[in-house]
Amino acid sequence: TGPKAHPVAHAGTRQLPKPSPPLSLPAAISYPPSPPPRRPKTLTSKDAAKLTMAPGDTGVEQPRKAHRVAKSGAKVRKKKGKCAAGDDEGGERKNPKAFAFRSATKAKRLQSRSAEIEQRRLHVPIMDRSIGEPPPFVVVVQGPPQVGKSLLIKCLVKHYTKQNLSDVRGPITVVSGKSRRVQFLECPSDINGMIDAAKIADLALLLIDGSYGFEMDTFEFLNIMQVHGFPKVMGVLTHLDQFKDVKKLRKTKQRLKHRFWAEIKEGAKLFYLSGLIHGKYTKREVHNLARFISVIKPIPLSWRMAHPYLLADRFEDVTSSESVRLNRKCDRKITLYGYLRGCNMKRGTKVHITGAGDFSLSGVTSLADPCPLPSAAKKRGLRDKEKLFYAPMSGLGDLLYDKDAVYININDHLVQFSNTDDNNASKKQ
Ligand SMILES: Nc1nc2c(ncn2[C@@H]2O[C@H](COP(=O)(O)OP(=O)(O)OP(=O)(O)O)[C@@H](O)[C@H]2O)c(=O)[nH]1
Repeated sequence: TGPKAHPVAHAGTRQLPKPSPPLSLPAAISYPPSPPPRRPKTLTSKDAAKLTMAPGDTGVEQPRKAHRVAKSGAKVRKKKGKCAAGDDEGGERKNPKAFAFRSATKAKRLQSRSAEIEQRRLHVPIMDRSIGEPPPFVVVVQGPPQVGKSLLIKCLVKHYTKQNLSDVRGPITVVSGKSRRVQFLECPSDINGMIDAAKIADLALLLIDGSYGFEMDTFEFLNIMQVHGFPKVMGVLTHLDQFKDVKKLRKTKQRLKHRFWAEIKEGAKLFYLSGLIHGKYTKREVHNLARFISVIKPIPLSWRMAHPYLLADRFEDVTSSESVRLNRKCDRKITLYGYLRGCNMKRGTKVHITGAGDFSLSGVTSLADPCPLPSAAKKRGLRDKEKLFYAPMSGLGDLLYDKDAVYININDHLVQFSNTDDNNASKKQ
């Protein structure tokens, strides 16, 4: 108790009378060992007060010391630490062990992520020159032949629009959210097609046959994208149902994931499509992929921001039939329809049509949006009626906008046809 006792207590302590010395006894008589002499009891402040106040006390009254606030020591340090934690984090995180990293990989990933966020914050903000609604987000689906590109697009379109797509041709625009439209494009398997697709992709879905592994097509496409400005990339593993051994499947998934990370970056997103149900990918897996596509933020690529470009939804040959009749190889006049991206385009500018060459633009006209975003009214989610889509080359979509006309596609079962005379006559017979 001595060293820890309060200083006040010491002020009034009185030494108890010393114990009398033990008697010396003959060596033959053995007694149990006497207990060690008791240390004088330290008195408390209360006792001290009583003692000093006792009448007839002859001892000299000692002046009491003032209370000294401790400025160092373990208790003070502990108190200081508590105060600091309470001020900084609102009293939370008192247990540092509970918030420490347990996995080195996780810690590394977290660190690289925070460094990435910091870098993005430090970038000079890019001026958004677009007016009105932004054009659809281009998702290029790339992969070797027969990997499941068309099937994946069909499943995603079905997820977003509840429409069955019979054939995947040209870009397919769907409204995926209140302020987001997505344009799916199947990347051709030839090198020229890949170069064209890499130029416009905002997101590339790289399909990989899990039962076979990576093919040259994927590496070629990655290299092309490196040159044209790297967009967002996600991997999708298909044909995983061909593994009968679960252990082998798990190992293959791990191996392909690490290979994919080595090519793109650590932690790059890789989806697994585990198999087909009634000839389609499972709803849950398609739903997960669609969620990611809907929320992903495009990377603004400086070259694209400064140059106008257009992905043609459809085209029309407007050359007069007479000139074609006279010369089948005459110069043709083509009208291209699509969303303009990048920056503004002027009449008379030279344009490059991939795979065809350079041409001069005879005119640019602004048309009504064939696949507008749903009304800006405050609603949660999209109603079924508003799930719009536009894919003129695949024969999907209700409206077709021409330069001078709008075509409305109405399903036959929604139309009441008037009876013609022939029909009436046949009914009477
Ligand atoms: N078992 C199995 N079959 C699949 C899977 N994915 C796609 N397929 C089948 O593979 C075949 C090819 O699918 P497509 O979607 O036409 O492939 P694609 O990549 O568009 O083919 P191309 O356009 O010719 O390059 C179809 O018969 C699909 O049913 C899968 O995960 N498992």
